[in-house]
Amino acid sequence: MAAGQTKSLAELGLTAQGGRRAEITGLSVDSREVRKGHLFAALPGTKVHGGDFIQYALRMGAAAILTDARGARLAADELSTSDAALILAEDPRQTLAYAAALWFGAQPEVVVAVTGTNGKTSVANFCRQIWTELGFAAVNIGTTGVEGAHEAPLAHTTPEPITLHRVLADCEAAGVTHAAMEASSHGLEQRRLDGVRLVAAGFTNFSQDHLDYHAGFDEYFAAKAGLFARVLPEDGIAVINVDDDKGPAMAEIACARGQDLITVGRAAGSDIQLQAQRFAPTGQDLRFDWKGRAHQVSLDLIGGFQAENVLLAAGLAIAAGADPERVFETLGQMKTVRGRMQLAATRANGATVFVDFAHTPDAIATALKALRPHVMGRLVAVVGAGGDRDTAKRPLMGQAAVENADLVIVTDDNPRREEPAAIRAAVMAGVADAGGAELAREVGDRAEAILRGVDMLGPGDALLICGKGHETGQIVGDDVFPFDDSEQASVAVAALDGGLA
Ligand SMILES: CC(=O)N[C@H]1[C@@H](OP(=O)(O)OP(=O)(O)OC[C@H]2O[C@@H](n3ccc(=O)[nH]c3=O)[C@H](O)[C@@H]2O)O[C@H](CO)[C@@H](O)[C@@H]1O[C@H](C)C(=O)N[C@@H](C)C(=O)N[C@H](CCC(=O)O)C(=O)O
Ligand SMILES: Nc1ncnc2c1ncn2[C@@H]1O[C@H](COP(=O)(O)OP(=O)(O)OP(=O)(O)O)[C@@H](O)[C@H]1O
Ligand SMILES: N[C@H](CCC[C@H](N)C(=O)O)C(=O)O
Ligand SMILES: [Mg+2]
Repeated sequence: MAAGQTKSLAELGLTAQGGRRAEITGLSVDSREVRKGHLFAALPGTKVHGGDFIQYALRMGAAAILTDARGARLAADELSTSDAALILAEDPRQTLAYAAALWFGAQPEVVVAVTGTNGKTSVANFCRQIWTELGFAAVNIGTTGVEGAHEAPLAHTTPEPITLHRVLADCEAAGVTHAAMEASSHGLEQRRLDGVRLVAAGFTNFSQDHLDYHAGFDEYFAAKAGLFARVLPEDGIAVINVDDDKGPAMAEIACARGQDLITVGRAAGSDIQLQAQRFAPTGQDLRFDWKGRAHQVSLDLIGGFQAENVLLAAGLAIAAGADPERVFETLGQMKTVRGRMQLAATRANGATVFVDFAHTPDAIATALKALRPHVMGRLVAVVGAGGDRDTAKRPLMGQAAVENADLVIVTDDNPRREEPAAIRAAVMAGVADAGGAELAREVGDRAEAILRGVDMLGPGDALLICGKGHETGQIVGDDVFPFDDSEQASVAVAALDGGLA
């Protein structure tokens, strides 16, 4: 949509009360962003109802208001005396999503989405890598922004519809034909991607998360299931990890909609069936069947779960029309997602150093457990907890580290406005509670902690630096100092081994 253009309500698929017409100059969900001629979507929120801001939006020149019955009641007086068109919808977030799709118009020819508690960013990224290897102009859209044939930063994993459709239209204008996007549970619940034309959708797994937002487990599951129950059309293809406890339930929801299914997993009868996995120091070999035919691939990726992610991405690429055999040929080329079980450096003696974004007790345990089968010798962990964040997780992070690593170095990770020593003490307390005091030491300076960790590594050992992943700064007070775990790992190896990083 070029600047200065307008669209009628009918062109946006909207019908106003009393058949009122309006020429729309732009869309906004925040009254503070309303300009003359805008359609203001006054949405029910978690803190307030957007209806409270209709009066302000009208003063700013809004030509139309989209809201629900409650929003209209909140501004009944202002609306009755205004010339603006009023569009009433039962689900104004969904109506906004459809209108945003029509406002921006263009989307890449092939769009797939992936949901699940873990692995969304990884699967979307692998999907983009597969398409790129096959010669398509492709992007992934999510937590790490827009990456690939078109690049742009994003503030949210699944942006609200106006941003999302602007991004999809920009991608299309840049020649992108294939896009793989993350569908967060917030995004699904808030109908952010309801206007996206999906050809396929994937499900990774389901575990506890975001219960601060969703009312409970069932509601959290229902939000994720919305991808198949509502967003993916009936002629779309559902790609489901059936090894997860919730996989079969998700597959049933997809079948009930009449969607075709590609199942992925170790379970007998899966379309892509993982038969065997062998772990090496910096990767793994997989044997899997596609419709009963055996295939083998060597992945440069760490962690058993990465096999699930890669095979799910392969399933999505196949669902979106790629030739299965050509898709499988690309899998050996997959590069790790930045900061997620990323091989950062290798010592002269063969010992390896990995960087992972694990910054919760659960994530630290998962990451260390995933690394263990790749390591013949000792597993060393560098961990630290962030300042001005959940204090309850600190001892649990120390505990998770000492229970799953052989040696632990407790250091600083973005102390922000807190006293770094107090944060480290809380992590150390968890280490001691787990009975691992003699296995851990405290080194406040993160660069020194990494250097000491690398120095401990003998042949066959590995170090996992947890917490910062792709981050590029250490936040101390209000300052951000340049700091990159992966870079520091290389510096440490070079310092100790004489330039071999
Ligand atoms: C918790 C949550 O998801 N909130 C989203 C929600 O806002 P809300 O319901 O809290 O809004 P509210 O403050 O109650 O206000 C209600 C309405 O009044 C409007 N308003 C408010 C004030 C004002 O002066 N004028 C005005 O018009 C607001 O724009 C909103 O539309 O609706 C807004 C408009 O659609 C979203 O922008 C907002 O996302 C916020 C920015 C957010 O941070 N969301 C995060 C939690 C999120 O979505 N994260 C997921 C990933 C999670 C993960 O996997 O880790 C993501 O996809 O990024
Ligand atoms: N299939 C999986 N099963 C279990 N854990 C996984 C899986 N894939 C990734 N993880 C773990 O979850 C972490 C986050 O992975 P990723 O960024 O791909 O997930 P995400 O769903 O996009 O997460 P977020 O909601 O935080 O954006 C990884 O660092 C890894 O430790
Ligand atoms: N999105 C998370 C990331 C935390 C990463 C870790 N490095 C920390 O600072 O605690 C947060 O800001 O809480
Ligand atoms: Mg993500």
